[in-house]
Amino acid sequence: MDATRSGESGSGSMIRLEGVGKTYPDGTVAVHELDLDVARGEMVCLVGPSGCGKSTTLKMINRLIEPTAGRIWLDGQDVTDADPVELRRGIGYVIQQIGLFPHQRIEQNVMTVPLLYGESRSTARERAHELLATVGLEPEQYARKYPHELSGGQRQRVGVARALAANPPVLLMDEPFGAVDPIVRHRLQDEFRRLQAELDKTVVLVTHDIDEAIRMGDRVAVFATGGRLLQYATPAELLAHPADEQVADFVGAGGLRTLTVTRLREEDLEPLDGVATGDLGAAIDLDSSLEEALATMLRDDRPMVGVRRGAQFVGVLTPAGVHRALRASLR
Ligand SMILES: Nc1ncnc2c1ncn2[C@@H]1O[C@H](COP(=O)(O)OP(=O)(O)OP(=O)(O)O)[C@@H](O)[C@H]1O
Repeated sequence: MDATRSGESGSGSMIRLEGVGKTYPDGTVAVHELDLDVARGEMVCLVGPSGCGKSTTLKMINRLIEPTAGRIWLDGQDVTDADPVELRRGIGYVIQQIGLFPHQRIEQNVMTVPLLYGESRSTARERAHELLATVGLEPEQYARKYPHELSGGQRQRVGVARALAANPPVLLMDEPFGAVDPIVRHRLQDEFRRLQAELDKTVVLVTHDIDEAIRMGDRVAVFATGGRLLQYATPAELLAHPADEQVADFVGAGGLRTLTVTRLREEDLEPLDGVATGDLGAAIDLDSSLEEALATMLRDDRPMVGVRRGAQFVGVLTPAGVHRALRASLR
């Protein structure tokens, strides 16, 4: 690798796009002069209306599509210098139509990648079972099944397991939870978020669903038609300070979504003294979101909720506390 070039790419970035553009031969500008950096271990969501160039951007990172302008760096290396096949081995790729081989058992589908790497069948099988367990599919129950015997959500999990099989540092995901119903989708989002933190992957995820982007992303890139980047910020910044009207319209600024990104703070709580324990339902953790806090109050049909840090109660959250936390978050 050329040292000067890697120096230019910025040491904290795992992925960096500089002035990247894609104009298709028919003249369609899918992506326009895009600058974007993704830090190591970060999860970035690309979001925007249909046709705004999200998938094109993703596919330029693993060179399924060649950019017509600009440069893309992956871990300090200019990807246009890389052999595309080698490059893709270091990048997991999950798509909505996961394309499992229908006539192969689930374990075989996941084993394909380790086998490609020359692992023995027994090691590859062991690894496949490990990965299935990681994504919440009990190997004893699922490994020997065929794709058509699984639900849509379970097939998506297999897709994630397969993308993780080569243990790539980077995962690209294109509408990975798009094909499943809203409840399963929600659960997969939460589980994947946890998994990502645990496995320390750098993830770029494409979605047209702003709620998904806000729930999942450390940072969110909002695109407009014509592949223009409108704003690149944390979910909280995006909601509190949308860059312009277009972003505000798209994210529904200041609205209920703020509940998802606002974490409880100790100063929002009331002391526990004087509260009848009968008034409290299940307690929640101090790092819960306001959304979780309100959901617990509604579920338990109580006007307040106890909050704990570890095993220790630290106070009580009331609607006034929710209001305070929201105001602080939107400031
Ligand atoms: N091979 C191609 N030739 C010409 N135009 C193309 C080609 N592929 C995509 N486009 C156009 O480029 C633009 C961006 O497409 P892209 O698939 O990146 O959008 P997207 O934001 O991922 O959309 P969606 O959410 O609908 O998947 C669109 O206008 C699309 O019609």
